[in-house]
This record gives sequence, structure tokens and C-alpha cells, in this order.
Amino acid sequence: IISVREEEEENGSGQRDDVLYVERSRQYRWRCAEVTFACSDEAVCQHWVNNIRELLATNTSRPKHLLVYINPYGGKRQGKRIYEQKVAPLFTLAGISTSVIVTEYANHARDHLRTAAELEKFDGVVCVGGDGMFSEIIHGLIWRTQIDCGVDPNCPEEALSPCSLRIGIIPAGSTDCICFATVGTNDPVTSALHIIVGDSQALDVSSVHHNNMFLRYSVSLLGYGFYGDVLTDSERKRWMGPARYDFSGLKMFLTHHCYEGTVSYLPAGGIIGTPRDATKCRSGCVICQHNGQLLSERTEKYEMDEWRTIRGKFLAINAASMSCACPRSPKGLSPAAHLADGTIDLILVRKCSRFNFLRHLLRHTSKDDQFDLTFIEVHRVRRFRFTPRHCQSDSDLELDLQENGKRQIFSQICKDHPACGCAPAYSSWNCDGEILTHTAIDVRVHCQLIKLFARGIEELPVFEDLTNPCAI
Ligand SMILES: Nc1ncnc2c1ncn2[C@@H]1O[C@H](COP(=O)(O)OP(=O)(O)OP(=O)(O)O)[C@@H](O)[C@H]1O
Repeated sequence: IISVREEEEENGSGQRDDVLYVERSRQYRWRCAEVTFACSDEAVCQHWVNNIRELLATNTSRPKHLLVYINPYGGKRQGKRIYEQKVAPLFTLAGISTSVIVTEYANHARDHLRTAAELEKFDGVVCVGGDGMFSEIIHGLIWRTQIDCGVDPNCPEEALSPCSLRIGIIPAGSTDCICFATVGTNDPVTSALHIIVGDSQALDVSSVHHNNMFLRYSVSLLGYGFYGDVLTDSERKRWMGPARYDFSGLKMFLTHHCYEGTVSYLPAGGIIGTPRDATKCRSGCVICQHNGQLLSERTEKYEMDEWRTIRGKFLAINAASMSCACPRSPKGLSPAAHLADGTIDLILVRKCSRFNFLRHLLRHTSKDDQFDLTFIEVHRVRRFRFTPRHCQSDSDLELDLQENGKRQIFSQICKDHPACGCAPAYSSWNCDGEILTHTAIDVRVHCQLIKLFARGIEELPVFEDLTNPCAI
């Protein structure tokens, strides 16, 4: 139930109550529906209304005061309109009060959350925008929580304190993958209704450090090699609009660079589930519940687990914190990855032919197991480190930093002149759509660090899953 309102019957023959409630629609969408109860006895009618209102008021999971950040420039620049026309009227109906900030510059929301926001006045934060805007919100909120709790965010060994405020995402960007992965659809009304009913979905967050220096948080994909190069190249072609991703994807596929380095990882021991399971993370996921509990009990007992090391040449190193499914790639990079089980799926694509790499990429959209190829390895891990070749000790690293400028220029010349046959030594890390400034990184998963106003993707009702003959 969203809300209830009472009205006099027009002919004066009693009273009626209009109850607004959530109705499931197709493809994980939710809609606002209305049902009317009429009664000739006004006292009875009033009794119904009071009871429903009392029940709604005592439901502590429903937010009453929300802090809303709108990026007016995200996606097709419709954020403000979407919020005002589709979301704000629903919040008003549900009796939710809001404090709205329309951002004026990049990182406005992050900086406001870090310092000025009076968080104690709110039950949640709403982000109107795309994945970049969501990233701003989590960076502000996580940082603020750590400072308030006396945790040093620059220290990779510290266990981070979970954020108490839930975050709602109203999709209004050109990429809305986090919303899609946690709700199942990119629809502002559905997201608003999940906020109103007070849903809660925990989400793992990975912290990325370089030499005891905090770089960024990640909730979806960290990609070195192919996905890093695609992002770097597409950033230079922003003028092309969304077509730049296809263009850069094709270009990087044809370029076919591989990169040398060392990956060390800490396997997630004792958990249930593997990256090659047929089952996916869904609403009320038992694997997230089980592993989440196990890992929070074992926090900081890393010494019990053993680090493993792999050296080699890689076309891509992908660390997926969630399936990374989106409308373009419905299965995602790691179809069985979980939202809140405290692990990342580390996918290593070793040097192989272009034809084989294409086979792997095509499996992101087909039914075949994308990891069932000899040049692919996948591990479910709690932590991993990557060091590119030439920078495998501290002194090498200093050398690397000094020479980095020279190499960057050199590799650029070589990329532009393939005839010289010299491949670049380094790729870049794509961290949830942002390029990281360092290639040697230390990544650690913080189990269920944040919570969203969502419930994970719900199982489709049997009659909607027409592709499954058994279900019919
Ligand atoms: N007022 C503003 N002016 C300029 N940039 C802003 C403003 N508010 C937020 N931003 C920045 O805009 C970037 C993109 O925003 P958002 O994610 O909402 O849209 P998007 O269209 O999905 O983005 P992308 O271009 O990355 O796909 C974010 O990184 C955010 O930091």
C-alpha cells in the first residue's frame, strides 16, 4: 500500500476510501494502482482509514524524509523532469518529505555528502542520474561514514564501517547498470515505488588502493586490458555519443593488445556457490545470506586463507562484483556473480587468437558457458592485487612512475604506427566507468557495505517466462 485517502460519496450516501497500492507489471516493472472501498456507515469507513494509516506509520522500514540529488545533465538531460513529473508526486502521495539538491557541477553531490549534508535528518539518499552520479553518491556517503566512525579510508587493511542510510536510484543516465542489476528494469516509477515501500538490498563494495593510497570504490566492474582500453579510447570520442562504445569496442578488438603482469588473489574459502553456477542472484538470495554472514564473522582473518599468484600475458583481467548484466548484455560478464556475498569473480583472459577472443565475447549474449574455454580462468575471491610487468618491486615501481610519461608517449606513437610492432606495456583500469590513475592496485571486497532501496531481481511469474517450456 502506498497511501489511503477518504472521500464523500457524491450522492451523499456514505463515504469511500481510495487505496493506492503497488501492482506488478511486465518485466519487473511496478505500477501504482487504485482500489475503492465504499461503505454507507461513515464510522466504519473512517475506522478502515485510521487502521491503514496506523499500520503504515508504524512500518519503520519506510522512509519519511529523503535527501534527493538530481544531476540535470545526466543521460538525455531529463533528470529534473523525470523527478518532478514521475517521482515527486508519488513521494507526496506517500507522505514522504524531501530536500532536493540539483547539482551545479561534477562532484557537487559527493562533496556535499562528505561534509555539509545533515545526514541525521534523513532516512535515505536518492540519486537521480546514471552510474556516474551513483558513484558520486557512494563515494560521498562511504567516506563520510568512515570519517564519522574514525576509520582511515586510505588504509587498505581497515575494515570499513557500513553505511546506515539506504540509497535509492532513479535511473536518468545513459548507463543505468546498477539500477538494472538491482531492480531488473530501468524505470523511474518502479524505482520510486521500491523506495516508498522501504525495500532494502545490501550491496558489496570493493575498495581500490595503490600503495596505501585510496583510489576509488567499485560496485560493478574493474577491467584491465580490453575493457580499460575501450573506456580510454571512447573517452577521447565523446563527441560520437553512445556510438563511441561500439566504435572503440571494435577498434580495441582489432588492435588485440595483451599485457603482462602478476595477479595475486585470496580465494573466498568456505563459501557456497561458484562463478559457474547455473543459478543467478535473485531477490532473497540464500547464497548472499549465507556467505554474507560467514564473511562478516570471519572479517580480518585473512591469514587463514592462502594467497595464490599467477603471472602471464592477459588480453583482459575483469573483476565482476555483480553479474554486470545490462540491456545490451543480458547475461553480463559473470552471470552467477552475487550482489552481496562478499566476493568478486576474477576473470582472467589469457593471450589467445582474435578468433578465440571473439568466441568468448560472443558468449556474453549466448547460452553457452563463457568460461568453458582453455584460455579463460575464473576465481571467486575476497581480495586481489595486480602488478604490471616492469613494476614488480618497490624500486621498479619508482622507476615505472618516473618513466611512465615517456612510455605513455612512446606507446601512443606505436599504437598510431602499428608497423613498428611495439605494443604498449600498460593498459588502464576501468573502474565502474572511470579510468584509474594507477595500474598497480590492491582490491578488497567489503561485504554488504551499503544498502539500496531495492530487493534484487524478482523471479518472473511462471506465465511471463514464455521461453521456458517446462514452466508453461
Ligand atoms: N551539475 C553537473 N554538471 C556537470 N556534471 C555533473 C553534474 N552533476 C553530476 N555530474 C557528473 O556527470 C557525470 C555523468 O552523470 P550520470 O552518471 O548521471 O549520467 P550518464 O549520462 O549516465 O553518464 P555517462 O556519460 O558516464 O554515461 C557524473 O560523473 C557526475 O559526476
